Amino acid sequence: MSQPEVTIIFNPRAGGNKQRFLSEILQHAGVKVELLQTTHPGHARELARKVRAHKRLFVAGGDGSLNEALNGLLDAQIDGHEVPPLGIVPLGTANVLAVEVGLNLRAKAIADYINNPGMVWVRPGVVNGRAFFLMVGMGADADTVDNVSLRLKRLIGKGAYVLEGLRSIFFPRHRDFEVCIGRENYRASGVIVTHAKHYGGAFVISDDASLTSNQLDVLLMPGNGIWALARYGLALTLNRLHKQSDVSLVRTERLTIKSHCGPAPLQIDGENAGKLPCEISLSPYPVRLMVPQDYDGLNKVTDADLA
Ligand SMILES: Nc1ncnc2c1ncn2[C@@H]1O[C@H](COP(=O)(O)OP(=O)(O)OP(=O)(O)O)[C@@H](O)[C@H]1O
Repeated sequence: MSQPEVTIIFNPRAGGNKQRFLSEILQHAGVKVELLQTTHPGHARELARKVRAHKRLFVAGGDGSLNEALNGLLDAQIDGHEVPPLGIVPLGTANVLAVEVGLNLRAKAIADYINNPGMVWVRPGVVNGRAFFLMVGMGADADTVDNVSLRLKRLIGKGAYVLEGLRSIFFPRHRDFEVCIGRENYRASGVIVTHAKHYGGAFVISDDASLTSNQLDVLLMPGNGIWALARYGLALTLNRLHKQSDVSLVRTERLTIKSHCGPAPLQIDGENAGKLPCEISLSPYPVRLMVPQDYDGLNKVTDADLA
């Protein structure tokens, strides 16, 4: 009997358990699938590491599970293995990567994508040894992720981030970061280092960032205090954060950041990821990301790549 060519790593805790939605998608797709269910945090990384290159690997979960699987694929490459392309079955709370690549979130559309994906090469970002697809943040957004209540997230989904975000604005912590890019040094109270055009799924934070670019866009926000943070928050919702006169945008492949205000948290793709200082760069190990056929990115995977 032939082995399934599609492997799905399923996080039953993502988005408050969407097993029924996953079944609906698989019914539409009509494809034979090897389903691997995670049993604990970090499991998606262990599972992804073992999936071999001839398969197509999808992660049925949110951005946290995708991040774990991405790190599993990089572990495998470091061990000298070829890795499968990675795709998204968006079952999470925010599904920021799915929105970034323009994946339609209806079951039938996801099934079509599973059966017939496009592919692009992505060099993931790496921060302190951990890979990421989308972005790293520090300042009010990392404080928000650090403090958001898991229980509230299960209860009201994305709204939990909005509430905690408002708390970070109206009860701001003093933040002072030193960002070193090449020979330049910058000071900022908030920094977003992004490979993605969108923030939180909906909002544009860079016109030129792209998952397939060989550079990261660095947004530097110098203002501290309620009024500056409220202005940045409002500008974000109007897709104008990167256009604020005091916000700088620098493109680079490598940077370091340290804190001058004590231990400050980092967020990676919306998950808490330890504290500063950090070194951020692009990974030398590219991965193939499965995207909708009409995804408008550079670096499409060609037949020559697969030969
Ligand atoms: N079986 C499990 N039990 C408990 N936690 C798990 C299990 N499997 C994975 N996890 C953890 O669940 C966390 C949240 O998963 P994920 O990010 O995929 O969903 P989400 O938070 O709902 O979505 P999003 O990140 O898109 O908002 C991850 O950090 C992962 O480590």
